[in-house]
Amino acid sequence: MLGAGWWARGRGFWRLLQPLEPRFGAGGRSRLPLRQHAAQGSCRPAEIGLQPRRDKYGGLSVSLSQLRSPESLGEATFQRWLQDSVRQWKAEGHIAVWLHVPILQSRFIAVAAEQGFTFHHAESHSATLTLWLAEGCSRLPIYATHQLGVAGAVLDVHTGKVLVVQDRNKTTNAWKFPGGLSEPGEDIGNTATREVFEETGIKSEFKALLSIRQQHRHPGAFGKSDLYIICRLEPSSFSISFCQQECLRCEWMDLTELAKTKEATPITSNIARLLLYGYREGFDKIDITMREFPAVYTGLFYKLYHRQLPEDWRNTTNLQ
Ligand SMILES: NC(=O)C1=CN([C@@H]2O[C@H](COP(=O)(O)OP(=O)(O)OC[C@H]3O[C@@H](n4cnc5c(N)ncnc54)[C@H](O)[C@@H]3O)[C@@H](O)[C@H]2O)C=CC1
Ligand SMILES: [Mg+2]
Repeated sequence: MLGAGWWARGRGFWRLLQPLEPRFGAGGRSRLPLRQHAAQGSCRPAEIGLQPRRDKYGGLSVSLSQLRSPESLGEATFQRWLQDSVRQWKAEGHIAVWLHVPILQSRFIAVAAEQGFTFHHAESHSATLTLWLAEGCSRLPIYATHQLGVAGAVLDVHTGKVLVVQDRNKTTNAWKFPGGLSEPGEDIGNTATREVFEETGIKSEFKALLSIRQQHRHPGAFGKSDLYIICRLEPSSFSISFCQQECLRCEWMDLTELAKTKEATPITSNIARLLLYGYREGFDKIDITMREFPAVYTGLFYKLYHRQLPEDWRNTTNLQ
């Protein structure tokens, strides 16, 4: 159960998400932002209908999606507003500005860039720019650094055969486990079973993680880092109907043969040997299992992956 301290912190956090009032409200006389008496020596920004929000780190967030009729706001007016506002925010001690720009208002990006803003990230319909206002180098966190790929090693324990594919759009044809890129908000095990089904038509159940590969400067990840996770899956259907667009071949291959063949990608050979060891000696020797727990964020859950603890782990660690 969460204590009172958490509640107080939670309320504080909620407060920070509200539009700025006292700080931007001329000592309480006005509820409108950007009407605060300007710091000495700086002129007051004109009102253009944007409500900056303060975050818990002392930064400000401004979203141009708040503009009621963006088409009637000229670049020159926006330029003056931004310049005056930045001067005021700096004088007030704010550490940074986050500027969210819908794609259709992209003409304001160049205006912001002229004042020192740089891209932080972009999604399909908006870009986020930042400007560091405090002393020294920016301490703002950078955006995503990795892409996540997940493959499924689907092993039929009754026959000792494992499901393998050859990708269609590759220069060399090598056997690999079916898999692909994780979708936003998707659990690792779900990516594995979804990709296996999409590429091969085989239904399967997630059992455990087997390995994680981290590869920097990955050409397939636009030069970013790539995390490639291979899961152990158990099949619940056996008749292959593979995706002709993505795969050239697909078959159930003897696991021992996959571990030996030179016609597999190096990581596939490595994992085939690991899987063969687990098949013979017990999967508990190789599995990284998953447990689900409630997160500190209300209503959310997270998945924790770790080696399985023995039944008597509480006794051996004196944690009753
Ligand atoms: N050594 C191995 O066994 C291999 C491991 N991987 C890993 O698998 C993960 C990605 O799996 P994939 O099967 O590649 O993903 P995926 O199954 O999600 O397929 C990606 C699709 O996007 C298409 N595609 C990629 N770049 C494209 C472009 N520039 N223009 C048009 N279409 C494009 C591909 O043809 C493919 O159909 C990564 O983590 C990667 O590191 C990928 C290939 C081999
Ligand atoms: Mg794939």
